[in-house]
Amino acid sequence: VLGLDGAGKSTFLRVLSGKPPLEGHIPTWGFNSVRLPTKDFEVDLLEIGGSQNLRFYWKEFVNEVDVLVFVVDSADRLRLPWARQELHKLLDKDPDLPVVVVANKQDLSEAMSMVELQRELGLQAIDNQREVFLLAASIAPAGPSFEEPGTVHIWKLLLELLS
Ligand SMILES: Nc1nc2c(ncn2[C@@H]2O[C@H](COP(=O)(O)OP(=O)(O)OP(=O)(O)O)[C@@H](O)[C@H]2O)c(=O)[nH]1
Ligand SMILES: [Mg+2]
Repeated sequence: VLGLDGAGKSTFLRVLSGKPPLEGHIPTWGFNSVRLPTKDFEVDLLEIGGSQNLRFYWKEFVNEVDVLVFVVDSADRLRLPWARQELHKLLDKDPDLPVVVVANKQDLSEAMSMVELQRELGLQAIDNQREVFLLAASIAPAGPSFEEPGTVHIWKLLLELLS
């Protein structure tokens, strides 16, 4: 589980583990992992922090995993080019790795649309033998009654890819 700092990686792992999301952003200084049992197998999720000095380590892990989950803050327009660059560096490392791009924070009014994100992240230009998914999500919506696909949808997709 990779993506720029503040995108929502730790929040994703917390929510999947049944813990409430934290209020603010507490950066992960290293890595953070959870093991989640399913009916047939166990899923190990590994987050590596997204701060600049940790991004160097991301590429060391892409060849070791079954799926890349790349979380993007949909409202962080300014840093989207960085997210795109980092994502494509990872894609270059492994041409076959399935990728789930999570367009998080869709609850925010300034969030970019899925069409914009697909274009700005350069997802339409990706080689066609690779499985690439772009999912709209609000892992921890700020408003109380917001109904956007959340963690459960991402989890279902991951299980299907891993089965
Ligand atoms: N509005 C909104 N905020 C969210 C959503 N998901 C997460 N957040 C907030 O965004 C911040 C993300 O924090 P983290 O999950 O710690 O981010 P991270 O990707 O693990 O960051 P690093 O560990 O620094 O790489 C937190 O303040 C969350 O409450 C969402 O769907 N909507
Ligand atoms: Mg984190």
